[in-house]
Amino acid sequence: MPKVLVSDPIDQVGIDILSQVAQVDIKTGLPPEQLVQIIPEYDALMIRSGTRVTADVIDAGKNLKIIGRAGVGVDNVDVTAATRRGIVVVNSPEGNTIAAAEHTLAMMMSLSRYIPDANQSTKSGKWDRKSYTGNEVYNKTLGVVGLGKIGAHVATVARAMGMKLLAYDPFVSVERAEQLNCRLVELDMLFQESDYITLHIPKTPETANLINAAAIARMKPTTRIINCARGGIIDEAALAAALQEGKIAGAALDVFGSEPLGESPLTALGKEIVLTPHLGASTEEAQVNVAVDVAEQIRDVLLGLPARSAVNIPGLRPDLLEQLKPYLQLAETLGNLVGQLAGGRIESLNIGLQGELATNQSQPIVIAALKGLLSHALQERVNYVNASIEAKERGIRVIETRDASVRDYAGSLQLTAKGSLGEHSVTGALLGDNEIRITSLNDFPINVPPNRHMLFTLHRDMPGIIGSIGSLLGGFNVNIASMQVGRKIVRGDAVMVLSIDDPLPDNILEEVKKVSGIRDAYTVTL
Ligand SMILES: NC(=O)c1ccc[n+]([C@@H]2O[C@H](COP(=O)([O-])OP(=O)(O)OC[C@H]3O[C@@H](n4cnc5c(N)ncnc54)[C@H](O)[C@@H]3O)[C@@H](O)[C@H]2O)c1
Ligand SMILES: O=C(O)CC[C@@H](O)C(=O)O
Repeated sequence: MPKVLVSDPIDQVGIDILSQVAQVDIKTGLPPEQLVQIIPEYDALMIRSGTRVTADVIDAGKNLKIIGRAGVGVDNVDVTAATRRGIVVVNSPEGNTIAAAEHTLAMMMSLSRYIPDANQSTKSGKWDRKSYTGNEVYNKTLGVVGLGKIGAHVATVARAMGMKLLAYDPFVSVERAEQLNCRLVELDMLFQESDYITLHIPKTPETANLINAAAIARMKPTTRIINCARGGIIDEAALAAALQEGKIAGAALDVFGSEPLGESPLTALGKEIVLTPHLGASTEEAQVNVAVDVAEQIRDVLLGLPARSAVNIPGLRPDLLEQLKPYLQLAETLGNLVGQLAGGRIESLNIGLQGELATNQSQPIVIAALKGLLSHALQERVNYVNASIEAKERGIRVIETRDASVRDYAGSLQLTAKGSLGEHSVTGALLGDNEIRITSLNDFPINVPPNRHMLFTLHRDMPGIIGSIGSLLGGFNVNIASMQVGRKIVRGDAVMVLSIDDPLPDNILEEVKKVSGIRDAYTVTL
């Protein structure tokens, strides 16, 4: 039974799902050195934001197949190291959207009406009404930085509260922004015109310290900033100084450059700042959502099924993946075949997408072909996660060509591998029942299903050659399941494809190559 380590607090419903297929160990609050020590025994790791999955943890996780982040941000996981090792990293992109958006709105209102401080004051026995005169958000301008899932929900609710909306998101269309009643503007204008600025972007090299002293200098003295996205997007020292000097009116932060927050100039500030300990996703509903979402994906991957929200596998909706699955199988089979035919060091792989395949999203097909190409050499060490990286590291140039006019089959795929030992090309297609057919070899037409063990020859089309090969193999007790010849002209060059029941030993292959008329021969195990 596979073993799953749950190293952060996860809702029980997730543990129950994992327990259907695995032994689940819950060990939270582990120091990094202890995690490195115990990780080798686990097939999967499930975390929230508390566990840092460093390259050391990933290297030590010899059996790890999947890391599941019960939440959105995967910045506590070294995704590059995981990808290199072929470990799938999954998250829950939508499970806590509403929770994080509602926390943002709560922060905005708390800040505007000084609720946290007024609450504390009242609880201490005071009746201070003068110190807590706030502001309305109605008719004020909210600048949304990042109009993704959370940003969009915040914008929708803020609009219903009568706010005017500006948005900055270079990856969102004007139409989408208009749908949300947001005016897309440049960041500088958003800084200058907003009464409230809310951040809903990931932390990336581009967004680190996006809100710094220079950005704050562009804002109005009445501006209030809310960050329920990621720590490190705001320069906390610059923010504390700006608040102290009254350059802006307030800030509400749920996330920090370093968590837990510890000592910080922010904690010494008064009612102009509201701080929460990364509570954006902390609702019962969100915790159930993310636990179910991620536990189901871990369960599926442990059962050999695809994950629906892998962050390091090209994004494909599950329904599209289901649709493309037979073609992925075709690409993998042809990649494996052409890799073995080419042998040696592969320099380039040309992927020809024909017919309906030419109009499809090609990235998954390319990855499947590369996985197949490398699988003979790397066996199970290559998978959908790391196939592209492995190919790149081996200097394999990938060229894609498309020809929608080829209509022999609904869709067909031609792979041409060029390497140190020469160039080979195979084409394949799917029959009506999604059965794979190899439809050409080095441009010679054939029509054979792939078989576990196969023998391919390049030869001269002449009388007796089929008989000679048949007798030779029979003499060595090799059982032939099927045989087919492909040629373009009579008595010209030709190919022969034999499906055989067992792998062909090298000494017999050498005998095949000696048969009169045979130019070359190759064995393949698929
Ligand atoms: N506080 C919490 O507990 C909590 C909970 C959930 C999510 N989050 C964080 O909230 C953030 C947003 O999450 P989401 O689910 O809305 O993500 P999302 O991917 O749906 O949206 C992110 C948006 O940011 C935009 N973006 C990326 N780079 C940008 C840039 N340089 N400038 C402007 N826009 C940029 C993208 O185009 C996208 O529209 C993430 O950082 C996530 O980790 C925090
Ligand atoms: O696990 C949490 O509570 C935080 C989650 C949040 O930061 C996220 O990115 O989804």
